[in-house]
Amino acid sequence: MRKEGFVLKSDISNIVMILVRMVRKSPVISTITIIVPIISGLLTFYSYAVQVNIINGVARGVITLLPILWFVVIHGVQACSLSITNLMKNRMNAELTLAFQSELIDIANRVDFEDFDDEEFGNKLQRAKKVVGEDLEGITGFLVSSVGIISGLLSIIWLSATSGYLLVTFVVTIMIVTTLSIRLFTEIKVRRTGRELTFDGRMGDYLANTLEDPNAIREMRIYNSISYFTNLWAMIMKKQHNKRFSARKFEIKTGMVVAMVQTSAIFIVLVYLLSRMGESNTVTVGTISVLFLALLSSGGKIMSLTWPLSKLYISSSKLYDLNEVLTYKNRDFRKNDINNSTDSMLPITVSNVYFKYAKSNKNVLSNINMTIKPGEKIAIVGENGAGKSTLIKILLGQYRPSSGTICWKDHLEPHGKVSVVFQNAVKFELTLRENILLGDANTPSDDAKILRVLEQCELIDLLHELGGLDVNLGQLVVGSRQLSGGQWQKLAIARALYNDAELIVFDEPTSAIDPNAEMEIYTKLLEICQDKAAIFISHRLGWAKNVDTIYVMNNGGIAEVGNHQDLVHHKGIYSNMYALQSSWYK
Ligand SMILES: Nc1ncnc2c1ncn2[C@@H]1O[C@H](COP(=O)(O)OP(=O)(O)OP(=O)(O)O)[C@@H](O)[C@H]1O
Repeated sequence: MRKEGFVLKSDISNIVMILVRMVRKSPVISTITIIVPIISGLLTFYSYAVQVNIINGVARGVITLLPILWFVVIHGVQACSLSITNLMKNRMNAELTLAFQSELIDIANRVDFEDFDDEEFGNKLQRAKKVVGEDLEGITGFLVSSVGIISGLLSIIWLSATSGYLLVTFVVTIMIVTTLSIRLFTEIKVRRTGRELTFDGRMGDYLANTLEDPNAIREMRIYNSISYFTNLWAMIMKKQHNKRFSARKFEIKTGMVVAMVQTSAIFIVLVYLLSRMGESNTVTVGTISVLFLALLSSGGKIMSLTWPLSKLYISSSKLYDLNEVLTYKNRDFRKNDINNSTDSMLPITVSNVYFKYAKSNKNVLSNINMTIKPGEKIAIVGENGAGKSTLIKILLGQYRPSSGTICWKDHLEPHGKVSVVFQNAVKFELTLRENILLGDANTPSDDAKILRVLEQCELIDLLHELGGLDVNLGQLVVGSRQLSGGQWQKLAIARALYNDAELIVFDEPTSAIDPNAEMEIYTKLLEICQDKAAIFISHRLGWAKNVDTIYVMNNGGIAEVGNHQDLVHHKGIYSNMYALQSSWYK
């Protein structure tokens, strides 16, 4: 985890790394977007040079058109380059956002599941997505403005160098660098007390959001706790306001120092050049007056540079997460050919498997031995936390055993066609058709098959009610139709059945379905899965009578194996659980 506080070097390296990535992703547009403002800024020098020429001419009483023409042309070019930069910046932002977002999606899809269990990775991914979605545009904007203004300031140093005196160049350079550094330092200090970076800031945002959340308001009204929250929020806001106020006071004080440095430097340069006037061709009325005006305008330029630079610097801490997540791309991810190949995966043989989650210090699975044969119907039962879902993840190759082996037929890598109905069915806010098709998204839509699985899952009435397969489900789009928890779950089962898998896993697939329909669905599922292997996980045992093999899990191990009859006679954990559940219905 990155320490709070700011390490200038690493913050700058974050910006540089992102800059390199930007140029790699969109080489032409990024280069144009950055080079054009630099050239435009440096053209300011030529604008100064022609102004010197014009003023010297006026002083001599000679007015020539050419320098005036040049002056107009340079201004025209600078105005055009501003428009080009804006256009290119928009294009670059659109391209970069798409490219970075696609890269993040790709990484999230390829990382090993162990990474998902790592809270730090999850948080980093969230923050990286937020940077790309919300902050990247601002960051590129700050970058482009900064390079433009910096090259404008370089033009002033360049102009001072034309006076031919090293001292003048030196004083001007020092003035620009010191005033910029002081202003930047102050601006960063003020921003650091800002909302986005402090605990109080985040807490204030959280409390303000909670006070607007209808669910939270509902609960707070019941407990009469709104004033507790409002007071807490007001206290934090006041504390933040005070902090910001004292930072602003500091800013005003340093502002005065900056003004003194600036004025002294301009005074020194002016007096020095006036004392040298006429000594050489380079120190003329034109040079002195243009340099004087340029130095006066440098204050404004520095002020306008501190804003994007300080924003860029503060944002660079956000770029850290993006850079970190993007490095995952170069990792060697584990191979998993589940639903990528049609080779048979059965039997699956599990031998002496132990498993421990990265963040836990004890084995969640211990000494697991089992075989899943083609066509076999298996039930895995056991109390909460016994390890049932973890065992399924291991069987699907989502996690690798800490020790022991799993063979998918004769391969050590997972492969073959599998369907899974997870405990919490995913609610895809797409059409009814797409919700089914996603079970086998890489083959063309087969309406007859869709209707068959809808029928098998008792969703035909819903189809008739909706009036077609192309109605959107959920509540995202106007005209879409929300489903009940049980209907979503049935849809997840229909999706699983749409895939012609040789193994179907049902992990508590009916928790939201009413008991009458549940029994019917289980009976139907056993019927539908006749020619497939199926693994059922459920806390309810009534239906387990009909499977071939029941595995009873306890504390991560397999405590009992057998069919219903065997286990009831065995008078162990299963028989107790069964007796207990049967007693509910007596
Ligand atoms: N990602 C994880 N990281 C660390 N521990 C985990 C993780 N997921 C689950 N566990 C722990 O592993 C153990 C087994 O969890 P698992 O989800 O496999 O149990 P289960 O038998 O499916 O439970 P339930 O019936 O409640 O769904 C539990 O103690 C759980 O807290």
